Amino acid sequence: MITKDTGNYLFPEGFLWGAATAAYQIEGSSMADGAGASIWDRFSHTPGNMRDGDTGDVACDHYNKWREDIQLMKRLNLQAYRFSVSWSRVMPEGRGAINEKGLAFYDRLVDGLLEAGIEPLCTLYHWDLPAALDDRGGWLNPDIADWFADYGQVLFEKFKGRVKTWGTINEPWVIVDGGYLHGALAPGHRSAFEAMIAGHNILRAHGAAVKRFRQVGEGDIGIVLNIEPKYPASDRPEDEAARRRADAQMNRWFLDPLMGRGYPQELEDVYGEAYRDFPQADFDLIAQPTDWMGLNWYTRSVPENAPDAWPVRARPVKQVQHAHTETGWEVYPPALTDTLVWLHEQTNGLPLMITENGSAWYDPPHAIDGRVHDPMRVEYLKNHLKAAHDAIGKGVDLRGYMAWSLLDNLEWSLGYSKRFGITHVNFQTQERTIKDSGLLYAEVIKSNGGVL
Ligand SMILES: N#[N+]C[C@@H]1[C@@H](O)[C@H](O)[C@@H](O)[C@@H]2O[C@H]12
Repeated sequence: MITKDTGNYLFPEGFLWGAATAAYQIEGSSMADGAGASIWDRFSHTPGNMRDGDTGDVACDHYNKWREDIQLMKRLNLQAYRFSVSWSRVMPEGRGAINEKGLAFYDRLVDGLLEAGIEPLCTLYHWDLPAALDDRGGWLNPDIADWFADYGQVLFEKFKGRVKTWGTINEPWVIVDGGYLHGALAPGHRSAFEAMIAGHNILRAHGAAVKRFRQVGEGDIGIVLNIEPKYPASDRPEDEAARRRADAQMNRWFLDPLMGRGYPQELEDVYGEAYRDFPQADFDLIAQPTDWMGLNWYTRSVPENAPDAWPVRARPVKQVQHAHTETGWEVYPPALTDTLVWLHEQTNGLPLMITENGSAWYDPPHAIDGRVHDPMRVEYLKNHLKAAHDAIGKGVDLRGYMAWSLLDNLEWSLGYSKRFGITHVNFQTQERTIKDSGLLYAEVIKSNGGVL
């Protein structure tokens, strides 16, 4: 792909360019070498939960192909790679005994990345809770804060001096909204009462891990939040009230306590009798100072008042004037700029990293030239990188961008039906093919944005 270096979108010196994945979505072999089951092994093997009956049993076979995938990262000019560790691969019961073979997989991966000149960014938890802990209540059991800190300590100590940037938990809101409120994700519960408790324990676990990191770890630690900015469907007061509820339930439910502000007041309006308050000591633990914050960003939404839409009483209005991805998400890059400026203000200027941004499109079969032409993903990538650059111009301390995703992978309960990768994966042969979007991204990295 020939692109001209315009220089109009040069990013700051040292801006970190990478790509992201998650253990259950790419590794496969989830029960190999002494690993314990996770809630996603159970959920994906429960009939009716997964599109086309897909599971993560093989996925991208990254557990066996990790060397090849590091070579792929080098061809993409990646400077960093954001991956997650499978808790039950390292601690089969989630607590107590360590599975040395499971830990050794990540040890080889980290060393391979460092040898390739690629910085490893490690996420402790990306949704795959050990099934043995779920049997003890999982995120509903307050003891999980200590279990999580103990697990974190194993990794902090093992990778001290090699992994310098740590993320505790990926997208608390999705874990709770999908896994405990609406049941679309593991462990598949549907209870507002449980959602409040699970969300609170996730935040407590984050705080406990940060405290433990300060005792035994080295480097920087933060959390990764999904933020979807809400724009009211009209200037009617009821639509603004709906926007506030939707913003509180998705964007501020976790951000506000992390920043020491407690739960947003609208949460009690959303959850009613299921809303719970908690001891101040919990909120002190949750608001442990962190070094950075990850932003997973895909789209915005435009809610209107909808009294029948439980529990938020708000429903997005489709913005038909803009393109939508295969996951039904509006393409609206200016909202990324708005979000980055808002998050910069909300976190009092904490260093930010876009830890995920990408799009799912139908990818045509390989062209006669062997290439995978994905023009929509190319456009999405270009325009969202420009939006991120605009935010830096507005004073946001944005440190890096991790494309979601390095590989086409298991899109959770949507199975393999949605392809987010800048690299195509043939799930029958496991052949990787860098898409046009990946070729562009390699040039963006090489020119530090100059080709945009
Ligand atoms: N859906 N979608 C794509 C992507 C998902 O694959 C990631 O695992 C999550 O962190 C986040 O939801 C975003």
